[in-house]
Amino acid sequence: MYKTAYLDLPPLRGAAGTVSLPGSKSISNRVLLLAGLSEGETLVHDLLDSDDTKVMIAALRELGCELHHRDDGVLSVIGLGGRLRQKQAQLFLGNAGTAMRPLTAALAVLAATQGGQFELSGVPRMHERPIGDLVDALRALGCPIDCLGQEGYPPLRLRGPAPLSLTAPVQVRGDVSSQFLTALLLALPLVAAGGVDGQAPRDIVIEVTGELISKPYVQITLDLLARFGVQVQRDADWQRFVIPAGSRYASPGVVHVEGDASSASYFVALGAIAADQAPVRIEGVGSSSVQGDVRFVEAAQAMGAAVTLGPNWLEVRRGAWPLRALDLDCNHIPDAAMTLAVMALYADGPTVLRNIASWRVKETDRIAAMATELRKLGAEVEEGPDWLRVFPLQHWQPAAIHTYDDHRVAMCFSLAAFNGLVPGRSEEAVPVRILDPQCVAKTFPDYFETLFSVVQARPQDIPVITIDGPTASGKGTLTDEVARALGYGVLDSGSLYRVTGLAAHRAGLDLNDGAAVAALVPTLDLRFEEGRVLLDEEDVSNELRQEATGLMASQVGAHPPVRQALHQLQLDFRRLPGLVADGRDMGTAIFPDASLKVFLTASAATRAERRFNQLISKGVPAKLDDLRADLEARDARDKTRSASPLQAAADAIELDNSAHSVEASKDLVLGWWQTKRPFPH
Ligand SMILES: Nc1ncnc2c1ncn2[C@@H]1O[C@H](COP(=O)(O)OP(=O)(O)O)[C@@H](O)[C@H]1O
Ligand SMILES: Nc1ccn([C@@H]2O[C@H](COP(=O)(O)OP(=O)(O)O)[C@@H](O)[C@H]2O)c(=O)n1
Repeated sequence: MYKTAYLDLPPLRGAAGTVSLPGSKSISNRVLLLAGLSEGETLVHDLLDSDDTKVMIAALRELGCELHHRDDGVLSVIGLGGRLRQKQAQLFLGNAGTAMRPLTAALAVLAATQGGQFELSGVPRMHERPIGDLVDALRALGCPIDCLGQEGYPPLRLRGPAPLSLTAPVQVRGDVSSQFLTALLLALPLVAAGGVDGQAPRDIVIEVTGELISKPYVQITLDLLARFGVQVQRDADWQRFVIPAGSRYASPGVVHVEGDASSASYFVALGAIAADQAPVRIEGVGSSSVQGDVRFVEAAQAMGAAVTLGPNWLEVRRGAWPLRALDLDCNHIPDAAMTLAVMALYADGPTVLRNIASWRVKETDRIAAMATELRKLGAEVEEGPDWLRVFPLQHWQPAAIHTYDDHRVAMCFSLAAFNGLVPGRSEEAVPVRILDPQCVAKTFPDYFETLFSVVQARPQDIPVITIDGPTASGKGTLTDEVARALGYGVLDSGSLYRVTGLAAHRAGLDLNDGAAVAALVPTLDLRFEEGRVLLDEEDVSNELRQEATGLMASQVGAHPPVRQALHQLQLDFRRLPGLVADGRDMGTAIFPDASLKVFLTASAATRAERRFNQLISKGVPAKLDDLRADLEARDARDKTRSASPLQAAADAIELDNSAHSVEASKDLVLGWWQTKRPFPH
C-alpha cells in the first residue's frame, strides 16, 4: 500500500494482464457478523483484509467472539451462538457503514433481550452519516437507544434489558439506504428463534416504507442469511420480509468470499479504455456472482467495452473508442457507478448518471466530490440532487485529486491517467496526482500496486530523480527517503558495480580486464528484493557493503565495456510510478532526461566520519584515517576515469549536505521536486 501524502500517476497508455480481486467488502462484513452470531466455528476463505473488515473483526473480538487468522490465510470464527458474552463494550467502527449499521441492530436487540450497554462510534465523517431511520425502527421495537451527539447520527448508546414488542411488523425506510433493512434482516433472527427472552418462537415481519433502493445489496444479505440457515421470505415488490418463527443462525462450516464486484469496476473500465491489444482478465467475479455490482459490466458494455464472462472471471477489451455516452439509472449499481463518471471523460457525448441520491450520504458527499474533482481535470460537469452529467474532455489539465477519505474517489480517478489515449488529442498527455492514496485501504489496500501490474507507460513518461555524488555523501540514505515519500522505486546503481566486482573477484577474473568482466555481466543471476541483493540466490547484501567490495566496484566501474554491459539493466529500473536513482552517472549517462538531478556532496572529513560511524554502528572495525584515505582515492579514481567520470550534470542542482540533517536534505529535494511537477500548488 502507498502510504505517501500523494501518488503521481504518469500518463498511462495501455493495459493487459490478469488481476485477482480482493474479497468483497459487503460479503466479508456480513459473513463476519453472521459467523459471529452463529454457534460453532466458521472458516472464512478469501476474506477481504482492509480497514473496514479490521474494525468488524476488532468489534467481534470485543464482544467475546474468538477469531484467529490461520497460517493458510483462512479466518476461523467461533461465534456467540446468539448469547452475549460481554455485556458492556465501547466499539470504534472507523468509517465502516457495513459494520456500524448491522452491529447497531444486532447489539440493540441483544442488549434489550439479554441486558447490556454498548457504545458505537466512528471517525468524524461516520458521525455525519445518518442512521436515524434504523434507530427509529429499533426504538419502535422497544430497544432503548441514545444518540450521544446529534439525534439520528452516531455515536450511539444501546441499552437493555427492555421488553420488545414484536407482534406488529417492524417498519423501516428503504429509500435512503438499504443498509438499514440489511441490518434488521441480519439481526432479527436473534428474536425469531424465541427463547432468549423467555418468549416463544415467532415470525418476524419487516415492512419497508418508501421504494427500496440498492436491492442487489439486500439480495446479498438474503443469500448469506440462507447460507447461515435463515430462509427469509420476501414478497415480489421487495416491501415485506418475513423471518420465519424458529429461524436460527447455523454456521455452514466453510464460507468462500467472492471477489469484490465494485472493485472489479475499475479494471473493467481499464479494459474498456486501454486494452486495445490483449484483454484485462479479472479473477474473482463473473456471471455466477451474487453481487449486484457485477451489473456494472452491462453499463461498461453499453459504453463500448468488449466483455467475455466466465463463472468467476471477466475478460475486458476496448470495443468502441471513444466510448459511447450513456444515460443511466444507476440505482442498481450505486458504488460502481462512480467509475462511469470518469469513463464519461472518454465518451463521445455527455453522460448522465441518474438516481444516485445515496451518493450524498456515503464516505463523503460523492456527487459533490466527483463534480469538484472532475472539474479540476478541466471537465464540464452539471449536478443535481440525485444526478450528475459529465461532458467528454479534450483539454486535460494536470490535477491534484482530493480524495475525501473515500477509497472509490481515489480508485476511479486513477483512470484519468489515460488522457493520452483520447482520440484526436494533440496536446501532451498529463499526469494525475492522487492525494492521500492510502484511503484505498478501506476496500483494496493494494489497488495501485495491482493497477501498475497491468498498465503500461512510455519510459520517458515515468519520472526519474537522480542523486549522484561521491562516496558517503549520503546518496543512498537520501534516495531511500525521497523514494519513500513519493512511493517510487529505488535504483542503487553502486550495488550493481559492487556485485559485478564481487562476482568477478569470486570467478578469479583480473579486475583490470574490462572485457572479461563485461562478458561476465550477462551471465549473472541477480535478484533485487526489498533492499537485498541476491547473487545466485545467495543474499550478498552485507558483503556488498564492505569497503573492500566498494574498491572492487570502483575498479570494474572504470571500464567502458562494463558500464555498457550494465546500462540496460539500470534502464529497466524505470518502472511505474517512478524512480529515484543513486550513483555517479545517473544524471549524466543513464537518465539524462531525468526531471530532477541532484549532485550531493559533503566535505571529505564529514564523509569519512559518516562512513566511520556507519561501520562502527554495524560492529565493523574501522579507522577514520584509513577510511578518509580510501575515500579520497576512490573519489580521485571516479572523477578522473575516462568513462562516465563522477561529475555533476550541467542541469543538476548541487547540494552540500555537510551541515544538513537527512530530514532537511529530503525536504529540500522534495521542495525542488514540487517545482518540477505540473500540478497546481
Ligand atoms: N545529511 C546527513 N547528515 C548526517 N548523516 C548522514 C546524512 N546523510 C547520510 N548520512 C549518514 O552517512 C552514512 C553514509 O550515507 P550513505 O547514504 O550510505 O552514503 P552514500 O550512499 O553516498 O555512500 C550513513 O550512515 C548515513 O546515515
Ligand atoms: N553509477 C555508479 C555507481 C557506482 N559506481 C562505482 O561503484 C562504486 C561503489 O558505489 P556505491 O554508490 O555503492 O558506493 P558508495 O558511494 O556507497 O561508497 C563507486 O565508487 C563507483 O566507482 C559507478 O561507477 N557508477
